[in-house]
Amino acid sequence: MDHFDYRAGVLHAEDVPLAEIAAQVGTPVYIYSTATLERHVGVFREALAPLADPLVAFAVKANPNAAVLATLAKLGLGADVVSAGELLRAIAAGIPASRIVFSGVGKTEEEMRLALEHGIFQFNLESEPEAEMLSEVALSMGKVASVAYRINPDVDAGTHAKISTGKSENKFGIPYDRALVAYDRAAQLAGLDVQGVAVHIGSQLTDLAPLESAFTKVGALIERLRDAGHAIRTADLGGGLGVPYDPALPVPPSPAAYGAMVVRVTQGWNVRLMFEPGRVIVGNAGVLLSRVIRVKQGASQPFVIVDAAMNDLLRPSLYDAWHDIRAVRPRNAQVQATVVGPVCETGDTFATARDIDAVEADDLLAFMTAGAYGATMASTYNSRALTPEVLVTGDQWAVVRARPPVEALIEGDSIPDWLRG
Ligand SMILES: Cc1ncc(COP(=O)(O)O)c(C=O)c1O
Ligand SMILES: N[C@@H](CCCC[NH3+])C(=O)O
Repeated sequence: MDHFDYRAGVLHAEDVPLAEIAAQVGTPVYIYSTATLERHVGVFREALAPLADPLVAFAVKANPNAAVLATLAKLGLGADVVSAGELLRAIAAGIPASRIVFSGVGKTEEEMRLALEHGIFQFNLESEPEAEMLSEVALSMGKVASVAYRINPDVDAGTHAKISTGKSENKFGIPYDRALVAYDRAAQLAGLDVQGVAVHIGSQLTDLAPLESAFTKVGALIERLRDAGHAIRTADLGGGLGVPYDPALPVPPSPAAYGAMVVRVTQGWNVRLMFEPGRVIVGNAGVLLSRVIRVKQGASQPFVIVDAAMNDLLRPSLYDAWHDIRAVRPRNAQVQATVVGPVCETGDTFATARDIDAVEADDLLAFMTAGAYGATMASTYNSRALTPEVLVTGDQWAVVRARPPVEALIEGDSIPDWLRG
C-alpha cells in the first residue's frame, strides 16, 4: 500500500490531506510518512532474516531529521555517520553508540575523539594515515578503537558518476591490492583493534551485479586476511540499493532480491554482517510539497513556476535526477511543461518538457520520492529560508523542523565595527 495516495481526489500522506499541511505550514515543505519508514525497515529486515544478528546502520546523510532518526531508532536501527554533527544527531535521537559506525575519508582528530568518547561500534578507515592518527588519538585517551578498512574494489556501480564510489579513481577506501599491507600495519598499532572489512560502491544502484562482484572480492579478502592472521569478525556491505523514481524505468532490485544475493554470497564468511542503507529506507517515505506561483507561456511550451527551488531539492540540478511530479488535486487534464523554481539559475529546473497534470497558479504540486537527500542537501541560496519538515503518522502530523524566519538569515551575519556608523 502506498502511503502517499489519492483519497476523494486529494493527495494524502497516510490519513492527512497534503493541502491541510500546506495551509498551516505553508510551502515549500517536506512531508514524511512514518508508516512508510516502518514498512521499509520491515522489508529490509525481512530480506536479511536468514542472517544472524545483522547490524543495520541507517546512513544518516540521507535524512538526518531528528524525528526521522528517532523513528528509526525506535525500530532498532543503528547509524552510519560521516561527521561529528551526524554522530551527535544520531545519539540525540536515541541511537546507541554500540550501533554506530563512522565512515568518511576526512575524519578529523576532534571527530575521532568524540566518537571514541561515545564508544562507537566501528570506525571504517579510508586510508593508512587515518589509521595512524586514530591509533594515536585512541592511545592518548587510554582507549582502543574498533576498526575496519573500507576497501575500494574497483567495481563500476553503473550509477551516476557523481555518486559512484567504488572505482579506483574515486577518493573512497584503500586500493584492494594494498589491503594486506595496510591490515598488517594496522594490526601493529596498539590503539586499534582490527575487526572488519567494509565496502560501499555507490548510491542508487539499479543492478545487483556490481554489488555482487564487490562482495565477492570482500569474501576473498577476508580469507586472505585470516590466512595472514587477522581475526576478521565484521563485514560492512555498505548501502546503495536504488529506489524507483521514474515509473517508466524498470523497478530496481527489491530488498528481498538484494538480501537473497547477500545471503548466498556471504555464506561461510563467519562474520557479523553490517549494512548502511540510506535511500531505500527514506527515499519513498518523503515528498516535497510546493505551490505553483504562476504559469508562464514560453516560446514552445509553458513554464510552471513553483515556490520550491534547487536550494530545496538539489537532486535534479546536480544529477539530472527524475522526480515524479503530482498535482495534489488533479484537474483530469495533462499538459507538457517545464517545471522550474524561482532561483536565478537555468539549472533550477525540476523537469523539462514533462507531461504533468495541468495546473494553475495556487495549485499544489508534490515532488515524489524526496525523502532521501532532499531536505538534508537544502541550502539558503538566493537567501531563501531552509525548507521546513513535517512528519505524519496516521491522521496526526507535526512540524519536525520549523521554517526559520528570513530575518534569521540576516541576523546570522554580522557587520564588523569598521563598516558601522
Ligand atoms: C559510506 C556510505 N554508506 C552508506 C551510504 C548510503 O547510501 P544509499 O543512500 O545509497 O543507501 C553512502 C552514500 O552513498 C555512503 O557513502
Ligand atoms: N546525494 C546523492 C547520494 C549521495 C550518496 C552519498 N554517499 C543523491 O541524492 O542521490
